[in-house]
Amino acid sequence: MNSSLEQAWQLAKQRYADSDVNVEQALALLDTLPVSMHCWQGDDVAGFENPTGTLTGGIQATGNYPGKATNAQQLRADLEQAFSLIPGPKRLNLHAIYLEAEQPVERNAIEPAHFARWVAWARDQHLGLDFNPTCFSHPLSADGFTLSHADDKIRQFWIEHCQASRRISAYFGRELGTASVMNIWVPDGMKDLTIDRLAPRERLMAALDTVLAEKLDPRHHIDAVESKLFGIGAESYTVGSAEFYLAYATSRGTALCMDAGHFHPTEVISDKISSASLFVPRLLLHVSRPVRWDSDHVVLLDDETQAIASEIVRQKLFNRVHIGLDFFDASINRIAAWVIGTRNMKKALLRALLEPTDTLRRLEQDGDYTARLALLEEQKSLPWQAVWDRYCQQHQVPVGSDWLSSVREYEQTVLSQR
Ligand SMILES: C[C@H](O)[C@H](O)[C@@H](O)C(=O)CO
Ligand SMILES: [Mn+2]
Repeated sequence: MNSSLEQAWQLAKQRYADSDVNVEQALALLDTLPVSMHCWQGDDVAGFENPTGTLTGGIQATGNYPGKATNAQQLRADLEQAFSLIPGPKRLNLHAIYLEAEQPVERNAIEPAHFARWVAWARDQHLGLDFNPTCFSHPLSADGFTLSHADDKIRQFWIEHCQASRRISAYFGRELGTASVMNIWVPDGMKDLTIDRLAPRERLMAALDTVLAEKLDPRHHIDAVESKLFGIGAESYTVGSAEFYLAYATSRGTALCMDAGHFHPTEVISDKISSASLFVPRLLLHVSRPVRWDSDHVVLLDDETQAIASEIVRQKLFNRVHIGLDFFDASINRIAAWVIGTRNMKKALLRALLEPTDTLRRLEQDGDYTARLALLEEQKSLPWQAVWDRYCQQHQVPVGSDWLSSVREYEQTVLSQR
């Protein structure tokens, strides 16, 4: 072992022990917290159903960095490359458009067989899979409505797509021995002043009830629903708003998905976790970084990422919060984007686990807010990085920025040939 890293680790261990923090316990706990990496960062949310089609639904991947994956083999190879640079447990979050089929398959006819290769690969990689129906980038979503569509036939099509998706999700869970979290996000909304804001919500509620009617084993499948504030082309009205889904998830007992980019710019999901956790059984987080809008920039180790991780740890929500990522930056190396964002999420979790939370809680209860603030600030400069480096070494992934040379080499040997 590199002796300077070893020395740094020993010193860090002692520094944290001085504040009653056991770094080994923190690392062991970090090893139980998987982060679900989203497949769609690898190809700008194109998928394999119609890879040259347009991305619709009010979301956008901007940039044209060369070398994006154009088929499932390439995407899996890119994912393997990214996974090899990220320490600790990971999952993969798939969208329905990432199916593999010889012939075109309508979305309401997708089956587990179309994802069999993903499952075989995931088993091989020791990964759990999560899933999403894809209710966008399709002719029947072109007018901005899917599950809340006023046309019964179109609405039924999307209901069937979501029903089929749930069976695929349950298949993932059954095959891989770990429940798949299936998140329903629909882009439904209106660009301009909307007179009837109620009817689409009534239809969405009824459609979701139909989708969820089939009982599936919770050991294999978990339903989640994701709210949003607005999308491009749906600036004035979003059917599946925050209030709609908080109430829906509460009343139906589904997981609630909160995306960091789906709220007003000064709202933060870190502050919503505790409230929501009182009413819904589970939370799914889409950790993302909105820059002025839901821009889906790569996750940083910034205050909000830290606050999200700290909430999970401080409230001990380990078994009730599913940590997913949701960003798609096409302006930089896509594998680097995955690595930066996922390592940052894990660094934030580690820093949260290294916090002397009991001490801070006691100070707060005693009304000693001066000491609370002083300690919080001081621990920002404790040697957490030495603990992170140790974690990377334990998992045989590069320490520090060494991972970048591996990405560069892959770029030269693989991505540049595409
Ligand atoms: C591709 C995802 O389903 C999508 O990003 C969704 O989760 C979302 O956040 C839409 O803004
Ligand atoms: Mn999202």
